[in-house]
Amino acid sequence: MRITVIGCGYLGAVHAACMAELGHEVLGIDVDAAKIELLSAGRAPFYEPGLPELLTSASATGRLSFTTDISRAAGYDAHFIAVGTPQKKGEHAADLTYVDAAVTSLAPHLAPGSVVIGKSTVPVGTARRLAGIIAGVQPEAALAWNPEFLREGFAVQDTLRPDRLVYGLPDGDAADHAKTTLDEIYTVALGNDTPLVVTGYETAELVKVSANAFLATKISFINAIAEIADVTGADVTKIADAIGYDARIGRKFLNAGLGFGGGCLPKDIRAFQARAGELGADQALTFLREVDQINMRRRVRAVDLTRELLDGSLLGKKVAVLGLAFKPESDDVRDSPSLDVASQLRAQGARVVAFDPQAVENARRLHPELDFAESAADAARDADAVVILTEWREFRDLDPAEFGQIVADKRILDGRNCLDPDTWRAAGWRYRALGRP
Ligand SMILES: NC(=O)c1ccc[n+]([C@@H]2O[C@H](COP(=O)([O-])OP(=O)(O)OC[C@H]3O[C@@H](n4cnc5c(N)ncnc54)[C@H](O)[C@@H]3O)[C@@H](O)[C@H]2O)c1
Ligand SMILES: O=c1ccn([C@@H]2O[C@H](COP(=O)(O)OP(=O)(O)O[C@H]3O[C@H](CO)[C@@H](O)[C@H](O)[C@H]3O)[C@@H](O)[C@H]2O)c(=O)[nH]1
Repeated sequence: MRITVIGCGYLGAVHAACMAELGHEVLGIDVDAAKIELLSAGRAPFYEPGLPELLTSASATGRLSFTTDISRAAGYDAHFIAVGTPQKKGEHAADLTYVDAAVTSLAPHLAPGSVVIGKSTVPVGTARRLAGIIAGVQPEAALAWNPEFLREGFAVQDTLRPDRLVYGLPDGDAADHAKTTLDEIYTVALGNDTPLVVTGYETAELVKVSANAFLATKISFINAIAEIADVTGADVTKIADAIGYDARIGRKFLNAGLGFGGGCLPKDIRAFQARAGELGADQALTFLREVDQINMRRRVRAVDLTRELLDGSLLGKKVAVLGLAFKPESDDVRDSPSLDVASQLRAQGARVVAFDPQAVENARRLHPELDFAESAADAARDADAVVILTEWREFRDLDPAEFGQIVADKRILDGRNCLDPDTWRAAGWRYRALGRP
């Protein structure tokens, strides 16, 4: 199948490379010339494990190319829309400018019988509206909505081995053609054992935002319990383990700490509430406001705990921040709780020196006022306190005895409950965590 992927960011670049890996002929299209230049040279414009290898192998087969020229989409069979849908400035709603621009610029180049496949996360009702735009220009092209569930850091494996596929199909005769096209893209290559949910546009759009709302709620649930653990001397990690053994609950996504961030969960739960409001159903999702507030309180708590750890004052204290990305195995700092805490610590008078294995450049662009180090040891040299904000493996593996030689004072805040408190305390560290005694 000949496929274009419009929007080559964290989602689209991986999708394009994986589709080429599955044997399709793929053209990636983006308005960002610098990104396209890198991708054309077989280089990943961001950190994603496995992507560089795929780009190299796909480029060698000649099945994967990139362009900024949307007119080159003419003649392709299927077009994935993978552009951004960020939060609107000063509002909770999603900004659909990029999706609208992508579809509008693509429409004149659509061949009869081609299928446009939405992947971006959009408010319910968007697909039906976009189908109208396409029908007005090329009535013989169809639109399907095929939401994406990949996680950054595991994006390649999640794309090549998805938990499930969701096809949101158009009404009427176009549905069969759209389904056949999606089947040719996925099931022929992936096999038939991937669970498939075939449905209409609205259900498909809602599957995506419901999944993210559920994940965000699960994290905020355990973080709310962490607040209670903090005032009772209980240990939230043991609570999570114990309730997680119940198969109906499950241990995944019960890691209490600094809370969720990134380019998806925060903006998606906000956009979902905004859309519910527009639909006159705002009461249905008021709990998501609470989920958001619990989440944002974690950042304040982390700053407060660091201050406590430093005997009540951050002023002039050197704080080594370990971790800036919103999660490990990513360089993404969009709505990163870690970067937010780092900048709040500095704003409150601490001398922050931060390190992250992959996210320093992105963090520097957003917060040039912070000082950055070349390694964890560099950041920690003569520090009055160390705060771990993103649980990269290299931080989890730190040797407390060795690390204790570098710092001025052995005080550590484990913002992700990723260290063994007993080992660190035994090595003479004053250890604090969120939701742990
Ligand atoms: N990042 C993820 O893990 C992930 C997972 C599932 C779904 N999503 C959803 O996928 C969408 C994209 O997210 P992302 O993280 O890849 O964003 P991103 O910002 O990394 O990438 C978006 C890309 O679209 C490009 N773009 C903007 N307007 C364009 C246009 N008119 N034509 C061509 N390209 C255009 C941008 O230059 C950018 O490279 C969002 O809706 C997001 O919610 C993301
Ligand atoms: O127990 C947990 C699990 C995660 N997090 C945090 O939650 C955020 C999101 O993590 P994760 O979901 O792994 O990352 P994303 O790559 O943002 O993926 C989410 O958002 C994507 C974009 O919509 C979806 O495709 C994925 O299915 C969905 O998991 C990160 O800040 C994590 O640190 C926790 O605090 N505790």
